[in-house]
Amino acid sequence: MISLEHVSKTYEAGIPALDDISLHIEPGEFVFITGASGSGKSTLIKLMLNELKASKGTITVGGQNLNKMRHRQVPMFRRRIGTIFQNFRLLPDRNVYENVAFAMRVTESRKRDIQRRVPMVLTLVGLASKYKSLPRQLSGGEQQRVAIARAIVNSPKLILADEPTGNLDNKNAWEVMQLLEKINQDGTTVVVVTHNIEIVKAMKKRVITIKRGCLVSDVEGGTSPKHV
Ligand SMILES: Nc1ncnc2c1ncn2[C@@H]1O[C@H](COP(=O)(O)OP(=O)(O)OP(=O)(O)O)[C@@H](O)[C@H]1O
Repeated sequence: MISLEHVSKTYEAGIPALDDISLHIEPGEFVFITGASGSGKSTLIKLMLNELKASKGTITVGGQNLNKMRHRQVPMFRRRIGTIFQNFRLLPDRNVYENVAFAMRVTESRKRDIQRRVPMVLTLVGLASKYKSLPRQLSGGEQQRVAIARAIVNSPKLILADEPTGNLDNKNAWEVMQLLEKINQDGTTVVVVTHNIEIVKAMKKRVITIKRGCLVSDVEGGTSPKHV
């Protein structure tokens, strides 16, 4: 699903934010990427989304070589990935239903499909009864669940989440993780960047650790080292 071969990223004339990273994520995996602040986690996610170009190396996502992707192919590529961010990024003046439906409208889904699919995903995230609420009328945990509904509504094969629990208390953080685990069990590849070591340990998934731009460990299910 995702493959990085000797990838480095240097922002203008600085030390590399990422230095010679090679990693492979198979379809259907659930992977945490963790590391201290400034270690390069967000840079890694941005490279995978083709928001940034690698300074060196090759990145392949869903069979597409990002180095070779043309500018006009990028929006379509991004729409096929579900993204979740720390600050939810919902449309403030649209209600819950509209926030999720919007993601289907931009992919030119048929009205009938939108009307069928949006209530389905809102039910999955436990927000069917709040479909008319505006984001500001929801708790942080609920807003993040709307963002998750929006991320999965087009049935992506890959979800990239950058600190999805960063603004949430412990209870809501767990709810979000359990939803992501369920989405993964239904077959979607899930990559989660997080600081939250407690959650990482408890989930017992593969954990990739970045330190000062280098991949320092890659551990399967919280046990035996892999790839490194
Ligand atoms: N746009 C930029 N221009 C220059 N340097 C940058 C830029 N973005 C990030 N960096 C630098 O690259 C390094 C990695 O940053 P990155 O945001 O990827 O880290 P992170 O692990 O996601 O941190 P955090 O957990 O605090 O979000 C840091 O040294 C940061 O200062």
